[in-house]
Amino acid sequence: MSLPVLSRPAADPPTSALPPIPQSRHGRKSLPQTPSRLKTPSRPLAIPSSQGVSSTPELPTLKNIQNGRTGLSTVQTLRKAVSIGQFPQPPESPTSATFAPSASPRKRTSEAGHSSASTTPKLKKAPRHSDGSALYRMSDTPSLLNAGVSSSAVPLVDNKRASDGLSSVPSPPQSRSSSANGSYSTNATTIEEGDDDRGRPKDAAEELQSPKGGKGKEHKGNVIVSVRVRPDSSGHDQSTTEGEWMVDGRRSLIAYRGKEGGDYLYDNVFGTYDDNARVYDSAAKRLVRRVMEGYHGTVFAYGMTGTGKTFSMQGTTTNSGIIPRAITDIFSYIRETPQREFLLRVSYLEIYNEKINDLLATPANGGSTPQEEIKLREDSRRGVYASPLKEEIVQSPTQLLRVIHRGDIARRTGSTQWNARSSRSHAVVQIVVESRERVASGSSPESKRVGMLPSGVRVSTLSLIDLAGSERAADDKERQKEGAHINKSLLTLGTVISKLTSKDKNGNPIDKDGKHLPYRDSKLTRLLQPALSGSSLVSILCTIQIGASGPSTAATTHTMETLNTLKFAARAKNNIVSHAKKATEEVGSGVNAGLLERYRSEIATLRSQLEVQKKSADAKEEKVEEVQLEREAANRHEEQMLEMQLARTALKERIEHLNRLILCSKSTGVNSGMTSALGNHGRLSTGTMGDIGPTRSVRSSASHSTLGTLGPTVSRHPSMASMGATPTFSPVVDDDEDPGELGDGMASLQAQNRALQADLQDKNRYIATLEKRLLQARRSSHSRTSMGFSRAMQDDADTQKQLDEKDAAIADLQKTVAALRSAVRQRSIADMTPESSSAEFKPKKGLHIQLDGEASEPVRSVSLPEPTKSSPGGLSPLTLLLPQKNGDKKRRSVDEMSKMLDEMIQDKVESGHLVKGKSGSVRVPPRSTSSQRRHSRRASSAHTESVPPLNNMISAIRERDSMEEPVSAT
Ligand SMILES: Nc1ncnc2c1ncn2[C@@H]1O[C@H](COP(=O)(O)OP(=O)(O)OP(=O)(O)O)[C@@H](O)[C@H]1O
Repeated sequence: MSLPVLSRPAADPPTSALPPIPQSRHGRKSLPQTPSRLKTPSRPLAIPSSQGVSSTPELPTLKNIQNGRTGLSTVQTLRKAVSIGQFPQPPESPTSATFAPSASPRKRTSEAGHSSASTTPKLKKAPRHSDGSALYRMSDTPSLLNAGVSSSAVPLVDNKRASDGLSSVPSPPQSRSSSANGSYSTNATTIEEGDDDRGRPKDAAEELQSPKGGKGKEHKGNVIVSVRVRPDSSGHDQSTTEGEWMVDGRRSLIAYRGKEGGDYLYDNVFGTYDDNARVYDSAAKRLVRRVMEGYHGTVFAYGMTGTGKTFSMQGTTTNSGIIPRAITDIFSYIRETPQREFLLRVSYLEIYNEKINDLLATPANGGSTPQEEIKLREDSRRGVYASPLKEEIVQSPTQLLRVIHRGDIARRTGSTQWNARSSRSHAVVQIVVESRERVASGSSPESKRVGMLPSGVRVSTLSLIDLAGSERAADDKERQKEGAHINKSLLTLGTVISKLTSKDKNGNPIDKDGKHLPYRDSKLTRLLQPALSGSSLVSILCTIQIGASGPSTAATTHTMETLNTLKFAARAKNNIVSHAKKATEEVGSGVNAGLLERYRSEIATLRSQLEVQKKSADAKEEKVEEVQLEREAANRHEEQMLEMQLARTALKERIEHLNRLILCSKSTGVNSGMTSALGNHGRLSTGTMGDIGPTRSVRSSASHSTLGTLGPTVSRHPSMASMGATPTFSPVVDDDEDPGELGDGMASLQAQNRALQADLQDKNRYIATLEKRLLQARRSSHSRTSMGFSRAMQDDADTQKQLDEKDAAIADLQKTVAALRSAVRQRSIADMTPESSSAEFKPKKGLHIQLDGEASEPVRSVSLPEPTKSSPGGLSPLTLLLPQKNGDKKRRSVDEMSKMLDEMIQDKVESGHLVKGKSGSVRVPPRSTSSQRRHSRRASSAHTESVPPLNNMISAIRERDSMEEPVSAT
């Protein structure tokens, strides 16, 4: 089947130049039979604004043409009228007709039996605009794609059209008949002869006016067919060239004045001056918007090789094509639609030699990892789709462009005779748009959750297809093979489109034999099936190049190809009926649900899991925290305990040490010895202790609080111990101390010991407290570093103060210990030289024992009573501290001494000479007045009578010792 051969005047030789188009419609009848060249304006002419917005600047204006600038002949007009009749018949649609049937060139042609002459008069009857032009309307129904605006309203002046906005280019020399029969064998758009016999194709305009065509107003606007004319490679401005071609962008008209020529009306015709922006705005922008609203949309570029399909779809860096502009608009729409949420995924495949390749699955490094075979499947909801196909979710225009660019790189291209970078495959970019209404979300978490609650998910698909170009047989074998596949698939596409008009009783498209359409004959048609069968909005951009150069045969072939493309476009416009509907919103997360829903439900599941995990994590954390706190507290407690323990141990050791020292003076041995002595001699009985003479000042290391005020100090000469010399006891009585205090009521050493112990305990506690505070202060100062330096400094100062106090207290204790130790040593020395010691010991007001190395230190003194006559030997208790020759004896003596001292201190306390502190410490009562002192002295002297003087005690001990051990010195 091929397109009918145009009836041409016999006088018009196929190879001759076309006759000029007549100036007026009236002149058609008298068309000169001699070929003439179309006159075109030498440059683009301004189009009056009243002529419509879609005017192309470079195109000549009606006015200019009316003024006779183009000088179209009636022959040209006739050609146009005849050629319109060559178009495929559209489905009859009463609703789409706005054009008077009588004015239809097709009808004229039909009525005239394809007689060009007979059609001419009828053209006169065409309704006209105020300017006298006839109006062909592609569709006056509201178009989804064109937002209610008629897809194309082209004023058509039968006798003026050729001169209105005429763009004419010369026909290739020796242009021959463009009969389909004469078409190139692999011409994809060639249709079989006979089509026209059964239902001669109508031209696009006529189809739209047909009472039966178009299948209803609401559908015709869903298919947009545009033709783009690419400038010739020389950059020659074809619009200014005279020739057989006329391109009228404003009227969306292309007219060919050559053989089988005619006028071709489309929704858009883009001239050589139209850039990609204009192409996109007119051909795809609205479709893209509709896709975002929930319709399926398909845009594809069809045309001969090298005519600018890829240029239109992809564009260049400076002149972005349909794909990048669509991407920009998709994201603009998302931005402008805050009430919905979207999910975009993109896939990119090519059909190369009838095999589907996933362009996104191709490794970036160009490696040839074998791909799983991709098959086309069909689903009632998804339609026909390729599987398995990699889909990438994209979130930004840049990301989407990058993905597509990756696919572009992977796409097969090759150099051919016609295109240095020819696409060797059909490339299909599919952008799946999932969207869902968002419930207005408030600020509360609850309302936010509600905001995420799903309404239905709508899934729509935008397919952007750059077909491979139809081409003649290439020299290269591989190119030949590719070309054969390309042409075959394009032929199938043309065939399917040409057969779309026939339907069975159920409304399913069938071919002339009642068979279903051969979608399965090629992968391309199978993939395009949903779009072609009407479930999608369709925009077809056909690219042509009308200025062919080269040898005449090539030019002729080129013209034929161009005509075939124009016919394909016309058939597509006429035959494709889209009844695209907005995709329904699917609720639920079943197989049919889009990724958005699946992701949403997954998110919800994960979120609930997260919440559960968070709760358990919180609980765990709390537990851990609790445990940690407990552990910390335990640790702290342990630390404190340990510190306290250590401090206690240290202090206990000190106490013990002190006790030991003190016990030396009241050791069992000493005491027992003394007891025996006292028992033997009866001189150291309690009654006789009062004989201990006047108060001695004993330098002691007792604490300040307990003994600090004790008057007389006992000191030992520093060099004494080292020299081994007999210690010189030089009783020193403090000037401000009453010498008779101890003599009056001396506390027993035991009491003093107890007081000392109590005092030590006090200090122990005090030190523990201080250490504790210090620890706390350190901890808090560490944790409060951020709370202010000054406060920390203050705390530190307090702590420091406390530490200083503690240190002082410790120092006191140390001194006490040292003093006692010295006393012990002193006793040892005294024991070594008892005679001298006793001889030198001259009790005065007080006894001062100079301790080795401690002479210069401030000392505390203990007032001891003066030895009295009643005390045998006049020994002071210190004498008792002197070491014995025999160890046991010494110990005994010390014990006894200690015991005696305790008793003495106790007595002192009882008599009021020493005061017991709350904590058990002993100290000298506050200084009394002289009268009080006198009174006190009297009282104490009275008391001393009942207390055995220390001297007596010591003498008794010594006597005992001498009795027990005669060798020892008395
Ligand atoms: N409208 C135009 N304006 C300027 N240059 C164009 C235009 N159309 C196409 N070209 C140029 O023509 C050449 C071929 O175009 P393109 O590759 O797009 O053709 P094609 O139809 O995709 O060919 P094929 O089918 O072989 O892939 C490119 O160099 C391109 O830049």
